[in-house]
Parts: sequence; structure tokens; C-alpha cells
Amino acid sequence: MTQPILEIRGLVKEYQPGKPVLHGIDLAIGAQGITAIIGPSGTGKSTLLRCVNRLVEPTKGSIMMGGQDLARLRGGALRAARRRIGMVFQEYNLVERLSVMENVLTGRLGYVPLWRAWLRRYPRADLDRAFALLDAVGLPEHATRRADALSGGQRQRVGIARALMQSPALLLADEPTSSLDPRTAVEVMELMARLTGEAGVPVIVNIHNVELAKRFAVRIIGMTGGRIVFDGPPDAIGNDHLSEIYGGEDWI
Ligand SMILES: Nc1ncnc2c1ncn2[C@@H]1O[C@H](COP(=O)(O)OP(=O)(O)OP(=O)(O)O)[C@@H](O)[C@H]1O
Repeated sequence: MTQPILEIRGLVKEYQPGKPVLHGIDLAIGAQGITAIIGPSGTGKSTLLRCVNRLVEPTKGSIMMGGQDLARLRGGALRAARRRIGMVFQEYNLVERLSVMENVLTGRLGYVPLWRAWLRRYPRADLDRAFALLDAVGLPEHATRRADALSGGQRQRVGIARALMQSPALLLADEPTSSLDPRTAVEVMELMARLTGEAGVPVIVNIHNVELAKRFAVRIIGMTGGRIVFDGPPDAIGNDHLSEIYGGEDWI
């Protein structure tokens, strides 16, 4: 791997003292491509992703990005680091009563002065970029519609545009397709793969659908019980690995 964008060492998370959900994760993420994390429900995938942008507080360990330990940052330094990490959520997390365009512009919130955001006076360059992103995700004619008028697939496209509006150095996606029908799920993954590929932004995605993981990721991480039990390219993952990750084999 060339210089990793992210280097996680000995990451432990305990929501309750003495009951670790992550048991000392070591993981380096390359500077490009999609890394998919698969594993059964409750195995700590969301916790791992959320430790990276500190929506969850790590208990122990380091998360190095750009020479800084994200696990130790506070205040302004943490906010600055978060600007560089985009996030796409399962339930989209759009502001329902705002327009599609305004939702995309919130991706710039960490950059524009608060008074401008309050007055909704974004710089011209930001407006142009938001329109370009809406175009790229196939929603240019929806710019002025309220977010709550969109379908799930359309909302997730807005979620992707908003995350890219941040010009992130890294994108985290937590089950981005789990609320979508199978066809829309493929379309959303295709879009995310293409746009992040063009922008050169590496992605870490938690995903339940193993086929989608294999189709779009360059690397698959298999987790079970808060530990990594598989780490390799999509074509290296076999039924024995799936059985180890998810348990049993009658379902394979
Ligand atoms: N805020 C919290 N407080 C206490 N326990 C939590 C909290 N968030 C998650 N957990 C627990 O931590 C464990 C890991 O949860 P996590 O959501 O990270 O798993 P996951 O692999 O992402 O699951 P899923 O695939 O269902 O989203 C679970 O046992 C869960 O109940």
C-alpha cells in the first residue's frame, strides 16, 4: 500500500466499562478505492466508522490521519479534521424541510462563516459547485424541491452530493444502501464509486450486502465479535471466510 490515508492502531471501544465492542482494531486504509466492511449485526462496524469521525469516543488506541491522532483531537482541531471526513448515512440524515440545494450546501457549513450560513448567503463558487454536484448525481431539476419530497434513492444521492461538497479527504458510508431496493442500491453504489473515483477520495463503507461489497470494493474487511477476521481483495473471499464472519454455513 502507498502511504495510507488512515492508520488505526489498537482501537478499543467500550460503551460499558470492561465490555469492549472493538477489541483492539489495527487497520490501515489506502489513499484510494472503496474498502468495504462486512460482518453480522452488532459486531461493531458502525462503532468503528464512528470512532473515526468521533461521533463515538474511542476508549483506547490511535487513529492517525494527516499526521494527527483523531482520537485525541478537541475543539477547533477536531472540527477542522471533521471537515475533511465526509459521511453518508443509512437514513440519509437530510434536513427534511430544506431544499435539496440547501442540503447540499450544508456540506460547506464547516467552511463558510456562520453568519453567511444563517443568512443562507453562500459564496458564488459554493453555489456553482453545489449545482455541479446535483448535476453529477442526476438531480439538477430537483434543486428547489424540499428534501422530504424525494424518494429514498434520490435522498441518498443528495447525501452523497452533500458529503462531496465538503471536499473530503476521506468518505465514510454507514450502510448507505440498506434502506434502498436492490436496483437503487446498485445505482447508488455505482454513483458513489464513480464520483469518489473521479475525485480521488477513498471510501470506507459498512455494508450488509456481500455481493455489493465484492462488486464495488477493492478490499474487504470481515469483522466478527469486534475483531477483524478477514482482510483481502473481493476475489479472495470464499465460503469458509463467510462462514467464519457470519457463523454457520447452511445459509451460504
Ligand atoms: N450508543 C451505544 N451505547 C451502548 N451500546 C452500544 C451503542 N452503540 C452500539 N452499541 C452496542 O455495540 C455493539 C456494536 O454495535 P454497532 O452498531 O457498532 O454494530 P454494527 O456491526 O454496526 O451492527 P449493524 O450491522 O446492525 O449496524 C452492539 O452490541 C450494540 O448494541
